[in-house]
Amino acid sequence: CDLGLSTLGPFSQTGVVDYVIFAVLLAASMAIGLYYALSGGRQRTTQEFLMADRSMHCLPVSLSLIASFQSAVAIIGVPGEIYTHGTQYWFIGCSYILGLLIPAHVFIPVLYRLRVSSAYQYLELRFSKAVRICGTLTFICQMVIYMGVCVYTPAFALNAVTGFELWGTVLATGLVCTLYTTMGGLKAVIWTDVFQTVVMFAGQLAVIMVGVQRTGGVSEVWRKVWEGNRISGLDLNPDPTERHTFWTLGVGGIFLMLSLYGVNQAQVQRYLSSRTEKEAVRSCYMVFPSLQLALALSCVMGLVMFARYCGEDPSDKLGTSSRDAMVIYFVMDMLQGLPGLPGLFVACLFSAALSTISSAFNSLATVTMEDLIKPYFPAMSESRATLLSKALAASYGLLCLAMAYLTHLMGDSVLQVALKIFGMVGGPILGLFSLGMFFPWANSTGAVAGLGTGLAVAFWVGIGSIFTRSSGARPLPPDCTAILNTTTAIHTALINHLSLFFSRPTGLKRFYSLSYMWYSAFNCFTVILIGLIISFLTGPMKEEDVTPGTIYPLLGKLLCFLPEHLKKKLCCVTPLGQTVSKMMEFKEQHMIPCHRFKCSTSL
Ligand SMILES: CC(C)(CO)[C@@H](O)C(=O)NCCC(=O)O
Ligand code: NA
Repeated sequence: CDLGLSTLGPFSQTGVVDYVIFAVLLAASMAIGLYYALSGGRQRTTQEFLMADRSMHCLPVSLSLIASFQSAVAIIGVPGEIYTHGTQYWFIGCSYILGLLIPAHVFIPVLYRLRVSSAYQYLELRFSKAVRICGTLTFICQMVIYMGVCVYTPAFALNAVTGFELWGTVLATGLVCTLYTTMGGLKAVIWTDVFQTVVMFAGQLAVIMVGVQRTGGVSEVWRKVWEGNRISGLDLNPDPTERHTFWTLGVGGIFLMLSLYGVNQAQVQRYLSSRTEKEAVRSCYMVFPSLQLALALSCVMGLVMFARYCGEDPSDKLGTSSRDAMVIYFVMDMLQGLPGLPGLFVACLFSAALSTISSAFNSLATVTMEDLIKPYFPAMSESRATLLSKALAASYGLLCLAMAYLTHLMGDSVLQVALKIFGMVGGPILGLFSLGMFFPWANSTGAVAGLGTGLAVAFWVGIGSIFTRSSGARPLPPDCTAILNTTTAIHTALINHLSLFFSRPTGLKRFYSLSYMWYSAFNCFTVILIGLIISFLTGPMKEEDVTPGTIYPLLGKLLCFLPEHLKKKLCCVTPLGQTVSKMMEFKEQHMIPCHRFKCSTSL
């Protein structure tokens, strides 16, 4: 195998074409932002700025749905994972089936029919204002931390290989994104997502095609990855501390998907911007093939990369041990001498990042406005509210630059960091919504206590795992030794010190070694369990006090084969006993179309 590592920084050697392609991406995104700033309702109402006038079709919505959580982290992280550990990760594709069917048929109907603008409004309808605020604050934390990883990843990787100025790139990404998000609102965010998703697929496809050709064709790539032991079979090991098995990926992954596609504001906002409920459900279905394609492209890229380097480790020659930087190196190595293609890949990386960050900005502006500001300033004028939403989108943009710096200080693989954040903070939010939708007895005190406990346990395990690292990366033979990241002496000393503390109790060590793919499920169940216990201790909610339409009759739907009278006895979550006046009040306030989930009739 010829590693061909002599020429670093191929991007700088290629012509202007590459820079032009990259500039076109940024310019086109800005143009879309400008277009929606000047057309339609000119972003003068929060309905348009945050909800796209609830007029979207399913195709743009579905492409935008994939774009939200498919960032440069996945484009760089997944090939790195496949290169080091083989194709086991690919089994996460199994979780997409239930991970999208459940949002489409459980979460979308409930949230769409309530006609909320923020997913957290649901929490107030179901529980109380306090729960809504706790939910909103948790979501804000999740997205702000995640955004840091998203902005940082492409900038870091490019810098490691091509010498692109790191903080300059971070700043440019953040600023461009802030500008078009602030100008064009959700319409611009959705349509730039569409355009950027296409660029993302094109860039990945180009790398794979050129890579396969330069490595000697499909059969040669296959031979090398097969001999290199990179094709993993179905691993049915039930051990929950095993990092990647069918159970952690295929089952644990479902909960990860639910927390992202079921209750995350970024996605809920897209469902709600659809013209009809049917259109929203359809867009959720359409995510499935595209998400499988995205997964396949990034996994195949990892395999081609393996075939290219034959399991040898070019990291010492490269001067960095980071798997993530190596993926960029591989791409630039493949594409050098082909004018335009390195530029296309850089555009692909930034498309992926921009589409995620813009969704995050817009959803953060929405929840801050709808959940934290509007309820307390009901008299605020529409123009002032819109101006404030724009200021919010812009200030979250600046905050995310600060978070990028925090990510800089962490040393895990970026994919694992991102999925851990989803599990540690998104898992408890999923638990909170599940508690509300499926358990009519849960009350507000239980919900707050459940969320608090869920977050505390999540961070306990999450932080504990950093310092034990026993479940961590064991690379497959031939050895592509994963070397710990470049950390400063102080950083290392701190870790050593803390790991002594964390590794003392052997029982706990096993607990800390829980596979990060189980985080979402585990944290979701903690919230439900504690929520139910506290609810029963403090007096469970009575059926007639629950707002109509906030409960999904899960048990009733699952037991649809039972005879009617038994079903009534078992499942009846019929918020129909609701006093008429209270329901009218809700309907007036929130324009709930008179759809109620009634056990005996709707099943
Ligand atoms: C979240 C899934 C599993 C599905 O969308 C995938 O896109 C992924 O692995 N994303 C990693 C996080 C990121 O790309 O930012
Ligand atoms: Na994206």
